[in-house]
Amino acid sequence: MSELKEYTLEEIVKHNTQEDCWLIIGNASNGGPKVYDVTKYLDDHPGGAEVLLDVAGQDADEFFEDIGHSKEARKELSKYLIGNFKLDAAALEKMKAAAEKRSKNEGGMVSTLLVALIAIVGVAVAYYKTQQSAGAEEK
Ligand code: HEM
Repeated sequence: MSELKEYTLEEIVKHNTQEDCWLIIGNASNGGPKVYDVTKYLDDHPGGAEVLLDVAGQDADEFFEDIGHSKEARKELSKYLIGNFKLDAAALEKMKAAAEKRSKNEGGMVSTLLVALIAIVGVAVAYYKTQQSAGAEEK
């Protein structure tokens, strides 16, 4: 198996036009960020060329995953692989910050739901108690 070339962000950002369009896609859960030359795919993309050009020369992993692309889309993607994304210190820092932000958002969501649940249970218990004492007074 031939070794994949490694590209730095500095190199990748230069390929950000319709005539020359690279994307970074992938993350730690699927073999790491990789570099794809999707220039020839722009006109064939079912989601349109525009969305790809918006993220040309950049990390498009979050967008790619958010759409929920099919298995076929992933197979198609593999045809355009040209190399690995070599993380320099700045890129690593950026990815780490994005991952932390994502996990914080998820954590925030869970704790908001938990607080809401506790509040609902609290109100229900209080209501139940008032009903009970009202019942006791009637007796
Ligand atoms: C080379 C990389 C990509 C490939 C091979 C690819 C492939 C595909 C394919 C095959 C579809 C049809 C639906 C499916 O089979 O999942 C699709 C739809 C779509 N893709 Fe991509 N895609 C790529 C990158 C991206 C990126 C980076 C974005 C966003 C920035 C994007 C946004 C969309 C959108 C918006 C749709 C339409 C979804 C819909 O109408 O339901 N794609 N793509």
